[in-house]
Amino acid sequence: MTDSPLFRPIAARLIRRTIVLSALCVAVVLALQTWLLWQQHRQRLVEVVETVGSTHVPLLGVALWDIEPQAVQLQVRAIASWPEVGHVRVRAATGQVFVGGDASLAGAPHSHVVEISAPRGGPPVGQLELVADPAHLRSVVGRNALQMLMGYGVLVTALCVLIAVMLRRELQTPLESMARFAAELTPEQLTKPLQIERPTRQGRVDEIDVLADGISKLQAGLRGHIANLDDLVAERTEKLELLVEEIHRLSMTDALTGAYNRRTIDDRLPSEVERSHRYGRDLSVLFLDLDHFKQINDSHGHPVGDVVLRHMANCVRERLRSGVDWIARYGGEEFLVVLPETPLDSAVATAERLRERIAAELIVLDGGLNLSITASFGVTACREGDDSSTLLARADALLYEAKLAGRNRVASST
Ligand SMILES: Nc1nc2c(ncn2[C@@H]2O[C@H](COP(=O)(O)OP(=O)(O)OP(=O)(O)O)[C@@H](O)[C@H]2O)c(=O)[nH]1
Repeated sequence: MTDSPLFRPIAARLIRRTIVLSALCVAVVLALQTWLLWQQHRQRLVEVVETVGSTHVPLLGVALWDIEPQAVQLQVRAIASWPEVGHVRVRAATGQVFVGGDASLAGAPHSHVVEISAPRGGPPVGQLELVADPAHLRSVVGRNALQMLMGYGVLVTALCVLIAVMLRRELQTPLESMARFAAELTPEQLTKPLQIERPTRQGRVDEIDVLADGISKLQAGLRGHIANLDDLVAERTEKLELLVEEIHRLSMTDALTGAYNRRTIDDRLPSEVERSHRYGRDLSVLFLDLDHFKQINDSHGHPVGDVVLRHMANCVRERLRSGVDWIARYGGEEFLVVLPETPLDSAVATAERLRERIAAELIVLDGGLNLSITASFGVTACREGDDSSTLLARADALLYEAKLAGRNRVASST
């Protein structure tokens, strides 16, 4: 058994991808902007530190010239109080050193050094070394980056929500309806209309409308096709039933005379005998055989013999009770007539009537030739203990008797 593949709606996937891509874009833009901000503020920090240094240098010059360590220290503290300044060191020409700010930044590689001149242009009285505060830089850049992150975050979140709502409304809901409809559609439900919830679009169509329209047309086409198929099947079935009926009729009928054939005798006679025994009903049979038929064949040819056989079968059939009696060709020029509900005397009377009729009717052949024929009959009735073979054997023996007695006659016995 194979697991069915995991179902992942397209719209949900698009929404997820939009969110991931937006987050990536925000991260890249934010990183770039933070880097630019870092460069800008670092440059600005250096400038601020230089400005601060040069502002305090004249005052430091006076304090060092007057050898007033407290005033120097005061200036150092004032310089160190600037947020941009990390560390301050003043080295007096006398060798005295004054420090302020973060001592861990002392000796940093990018320090800014300014010579401190004596008041009124005397020789240098010391050196001022300033180091920018990297923590200040980090905090300023960090604050700005955080603000940008929040701004972008709000913007991107709002955009993602809007896109998600639109994708859900425009894509996910109609596609889900169509997918559910297609999955649940069975041949019996072909008339079920496809209903999709969609916002009104004032006469404009898109791929989903085209698809839905295609499905509706396909349904209509299939319905028409199935209806045609039903008609076609009904028509073919009718033809087939007629053909089967015809085949059945042919399988039961003798092709030359139209009488039933030997096979039908084997099929029907046992049940006629059985019915006669079970319900105590009369049943008679008569065997008839054309007299001197060989002579007709020999004198006029087989085709004429065939005409005579057909003539005789028709002559007998026309005089039987329709739907009750039946005639079958037993073989050659010998026929069996079955007379249900008929006692022997009535069967003998029927046989006599038939014999007279056959003998009386002239067969008109092509070329003006007229033929008269006679037939001999063996008639018997079904009696207790009979089956179809004993009944036929008795009728056949009686027919033989009729032939022996001179032909064109009826021999009978119970
Ligand atoms: N034309 C034609 N002849 C057939 C057919 N079936 C059998 N026959 C012929 O029927 C003839 C039967 O001859 P016989 O058995 O001697 O019988 P008969 O000449 O009628 O003589 P009796 O029955 O003794 O009066 C044969 O010549 C067969 O060839 C058939 O379908 N068509």
